[in-house]
Amino acid sequence: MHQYEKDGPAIYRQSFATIRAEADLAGLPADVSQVAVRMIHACGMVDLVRDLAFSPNAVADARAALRSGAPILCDVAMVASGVTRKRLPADNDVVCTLSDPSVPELAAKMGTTRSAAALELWRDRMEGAVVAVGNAPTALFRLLEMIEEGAPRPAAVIGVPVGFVGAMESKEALAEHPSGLEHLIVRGRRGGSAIAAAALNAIASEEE
Ligand SMILES: C/C1=C2N=C(/C=C3N=C(/C(C)=C4\N[C@@](C)([C@@H]5N=C1[C@](C)(CCC(=O)O)[C@H]5CC(=O)O)[C@@](C)(CC(=O)O)[C@@H]4CCC(=O)O)[C@@](C)(CC(=O)O)[C@@H]\3CCC(=O)O)C(C)(C)[C@@H]/2CCC(=O)O
Repeated sequence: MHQYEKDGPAIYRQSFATIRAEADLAGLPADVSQVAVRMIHACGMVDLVRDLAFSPNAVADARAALRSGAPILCDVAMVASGVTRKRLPADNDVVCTLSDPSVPELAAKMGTTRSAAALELWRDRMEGAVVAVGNAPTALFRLLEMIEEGAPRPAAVIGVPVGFVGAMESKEALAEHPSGLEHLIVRGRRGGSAIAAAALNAIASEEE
């Protein structure tokens, strides 16, 4: 017989205690620290803290937006699926437009990826929304281009696309964007849909 923990809440308690013991959270504001713990929980890398970067009101503004009923706009279905609906404070809509039938043709017309083209279908929901990009660097770049073109401004952007082509650059572009969008990023190659969903889940509810 294998000996292993089978009590879900006990597994969570032990995980969060391990993260708090091993991750260097000391330099983070309390609200960001609570979100960082969940992001680390999603990927198992306590040194993720080193690469976290955020604007001062990112977590507070995202939380306030969710409480006032703002939608959550996700780049891919994996991010949208990871959002725990029962944590959402206002039964918020979780939107991913990537599988809309119009997107492949739109992408071909625009000469870009489907992930980026799918943002065209966000336009009427962008004002005050919480954006979560966990996979596609091109979606994050396109979001910044849309803001530059005058699209409505989201309340905050969780920008954690993962990978080797454009991931690091798109996150740096968000952090340095002249529009001053509230943001939370993981610098470099690391990121991913699970980390994006975990950050959202932490923002949605202050409980661990
Ligand atoms: C270049 C792309 C990358 N995808 C990565 C990692 C993962 N993607 C998965 C899956 C299932 C999906 N990825 C797509 C978004 C697809 N991935 C791309 C694109 C070609 C371009 C995006 C970009 O560069 O910005 C993109 C297709 C597009 O035209 O936009 C996906 C739509 C492909 C598809 O199934 O049709 C799909 C999204 C599914 C969803 O809606 O949830 C993986 C699970 C890969 C796998 O199947 O093994 C994985 C998930 C990672 C995660 O945590 O989200 C990278 C590494 C991000 C890579 C971009 C950067 C690079 O360096 O290559």
